[in-house]
Amino acid sequence: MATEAAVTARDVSKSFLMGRQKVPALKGVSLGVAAGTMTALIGPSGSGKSTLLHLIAGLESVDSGELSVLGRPVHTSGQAELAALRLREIGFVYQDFSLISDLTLIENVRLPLEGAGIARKQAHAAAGEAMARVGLSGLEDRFPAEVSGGQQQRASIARAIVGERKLVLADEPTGSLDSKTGIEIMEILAGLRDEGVTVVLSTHNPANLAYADETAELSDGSLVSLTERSSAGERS
Ligand SMILES: Nc1ncnc2c1ncn2[C@@H]1O[C@H](COP(=O)(O)OP(=O)(O)OP(=O)(O)O)[C@@H](O)[C@H]1O
Repeated sequence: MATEAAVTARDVSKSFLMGRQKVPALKGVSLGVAAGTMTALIGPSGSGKSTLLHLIAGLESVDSGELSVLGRPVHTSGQAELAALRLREIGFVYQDFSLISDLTLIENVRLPLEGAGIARKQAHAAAGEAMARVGLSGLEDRFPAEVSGGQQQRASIARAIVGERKLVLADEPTGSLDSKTGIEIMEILAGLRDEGVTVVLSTHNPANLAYADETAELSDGSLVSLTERSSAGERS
């Protein structure tokens, strides 16, 4: 297994202001994610899973502590640097797929590359490759409403990996899917992990943990346990 760190959090804290009240979302979380592994974040609703994913993605800024993502110290990075990292190197998968309804699947998948200034023809070819990797060849010109929820989530994963992104963050990627389709999505994420992509996901579904190399449990903003699963590579 690769030992290089894709994510290193040291004593990371984050609060949100609710009116005048400060709500702590993460309290001194320290966590390492090795490159090419899958880590599952678990814990009750409100325990801080989404907040941690948003900090890693650079969608929110760290209040205190150190957070390094793909070798960059994001706790000291400016907005422009974070936006560039997000656009070029990190993919985000949402529970509700978050595809643009009036764009075709391939147009959705190539969006991050176009946003990064890559020419449309090249972006289109890379998007086709990403769609093939998640089993969507032949559905490039369908609109999101013309495919199943599982296929929409595959397209969302293709958008997250397009252009050879090495870090995929997924916030409850199977939360809107039936259990069979959820398993298909976890198989795809595990397959990407086996190809060297680092995956960090949040989940409420215990069945998903069988695919993870490591499970990090949050409770009330604190990391309360870290479980390594040596059997992650031995699924049938
Ligand atoms: N933008 C925000 N503004 C105010 N409070 C927030 C914001 N985002 C998160 N919080 C608060 O931070 C805490 C952690 O929330 P977070 O969404 O990270 O939990 P979660 O574990 O992902 O929950 P769920 O499983 O329901 O998605 C909660 O108390 C939540 O209300």
